Amino acid sequence: MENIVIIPTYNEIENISDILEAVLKLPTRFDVMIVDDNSPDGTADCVRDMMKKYPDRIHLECRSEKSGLGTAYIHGFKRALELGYHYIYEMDADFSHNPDDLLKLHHACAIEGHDMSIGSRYITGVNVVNWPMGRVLLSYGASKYVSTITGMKIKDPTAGFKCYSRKVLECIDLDAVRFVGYAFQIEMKFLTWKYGFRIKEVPIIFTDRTRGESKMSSGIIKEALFGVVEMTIRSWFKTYQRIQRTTSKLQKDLEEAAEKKAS
Ligand SMILES: Nc1nc2c(ncn2[C@@H]2O[C@H](COP(=O)(O)OP(=O)(O)O[C@H]3O[C@H](CO)[C@@H](O)[C@H](O)[C@@H]3O)[C@@H](O)[C@H]2O)c(=O)[nH]1
Repeated sequence: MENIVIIPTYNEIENISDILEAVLKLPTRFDVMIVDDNSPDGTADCVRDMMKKYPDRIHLECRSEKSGLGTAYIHGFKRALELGYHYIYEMDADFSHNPDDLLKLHHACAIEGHDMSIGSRYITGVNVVNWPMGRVLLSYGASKYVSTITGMKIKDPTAGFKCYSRKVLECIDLDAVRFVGYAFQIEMKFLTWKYGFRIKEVPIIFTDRTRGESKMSSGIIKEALFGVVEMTIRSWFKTYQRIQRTTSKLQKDLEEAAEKKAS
């Protein structure tokens, strides 16, 4: 039970069987978990058919309604931890992430010993194919915005192609993760970085989907824009509270020591 790739799906009938085949045929074993939100196009039925062909390699989690990519991943992480997987991956269903790159993410964690690896589009320049210029600017601008506000030295903070070693997901309070869209991707990296885990970015080329539709919305952009500021302030506040607690404990200890000495 080493590797499992979690793929959230909503209306991915045109991609699902091909992406499953592409992952399952890799030279290293990667199992797959699909978290489907009751896609009206029958994505889950297609997964059930594929499960007959690969009975031990595919897991299907069905939720009753479309509830966002972030909560789909949280659902998948909890299930993958229960099942005992050691390396847990995030990947889109639409081939914007090349399944072959899973091997690079695996290498960075399982061989080099990093705790998280990120398939990064912005290590050198911008490695994005077929995105309209507006979307490239939005994504690249978002990366700069996030690193400025949070101080996190990650070149592609909104990336959705990653590997987590299980100890990272065991350490993070998954029930407290609040965001659902791009902000979810930023929040997970921010928490991993804050806990001091070792993170490596590996270069990938992101290719826009050719089949099916993106689920990006203005709500998701707004969530990321304001969410990053809120998340950073919350984290500062927590640090401030921790410092305050430590200082008052230290003061109390000193007072007690002084009293003891005096008596
Ligand atoms: N279960 C579920 N899956 C969803 C939902 N919304 C999207 N998905 C699935 O999540 C994957 C990505 O969705 P897209 O709509 O194609 O995402 P995108 O806008 O191209 O965003 C990608 O790039 C962003 C960075 O530029 C990433 O932040 C994001 O996570 C994703 O990888 C696809 O497999 C899609 O079916 C949802 O509400 N529920």
